[in-house]
Amino acid sequence: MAYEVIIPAAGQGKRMGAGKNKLFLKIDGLPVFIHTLKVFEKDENCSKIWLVTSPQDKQEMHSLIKRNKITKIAAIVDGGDERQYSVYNAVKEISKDAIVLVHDAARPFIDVHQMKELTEVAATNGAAVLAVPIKDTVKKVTGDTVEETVDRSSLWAIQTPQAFRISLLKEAHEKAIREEFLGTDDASLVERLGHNVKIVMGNYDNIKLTTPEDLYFAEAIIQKYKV
Ligand SMILES: Nc1ccn([C@@H]2O[C@H](COP(=O)(O)OP(=O)(O)OP(=O)(O)O)[C@@H](O)[C@H]2O)c(=O)n1
Ligand SMILES: C[C@](O)(CO)[C@H](O)COP(=O)(O)O
Repeated sequence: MAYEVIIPAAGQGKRMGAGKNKLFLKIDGLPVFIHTLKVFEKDENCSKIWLVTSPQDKQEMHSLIKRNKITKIAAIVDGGDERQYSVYNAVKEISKDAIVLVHDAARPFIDVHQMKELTEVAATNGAAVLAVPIKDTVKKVTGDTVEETVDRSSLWAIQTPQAFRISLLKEAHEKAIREEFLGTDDASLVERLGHNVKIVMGNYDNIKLTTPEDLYFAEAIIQKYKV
């Protein structure tokens, strides 16, 4: 099923501590965000890529896109102070009724084969997210003291891509803005509409590069996918 994808890439990478946007760090010789873009460039079901960047990163990202022959970029959109606002700046640009994926540029190890089920579930249900069951025990903590251990049988680690009918995603973002709600993912905005969000099983390789340790994992994962 055809889809368009919004790639938020306008963060600063503060937790990575690299002194620059972590998306420019190289894995196996290529910048992180180029690895991510290449997945969608190769996917014949992806019709357009909407890349969201910060003003300071725009020119460098544009030249790297050209050098790596990424041709599906519909527009490079200005980011906002929060991930949610960055995504919305791209949502506003999408007019026709489409299935839209939102995928973090910081998650380069997305398996293209997972897009098919994700987009089909979103087309039927309106919203779907990739997720994996958590593996650790989770506890609620106040200060340095455990308050309670949470039953983990119903806890999932939510990933991206997250897939939506664009009309639903637009409605959800606009409600969040009106009510000054800030969520950490797009699905939480759709949930606030009272709309069900379906889970599609992801995989544990689909990590978000966030802190320095993630770079070690990334080097290992890239070896797994090298043909
Ligand atoms: N204002 C923002 C913040 C984040 N992002 C993007 O959203 C994705 C997930 O965000 P995160 O991993 O938190 O990236 P950063 O915000 O850069 O990281 P940090 O919080 O450590 O600064 C990343 O691809 C990031 O570039 C964005 O487009 N606009
Ligand atoms: C959207 C997300 O990747 C789902 O797990 C996550 O919420 C992004 O969080 P971040 O703090 O903006 O990286």
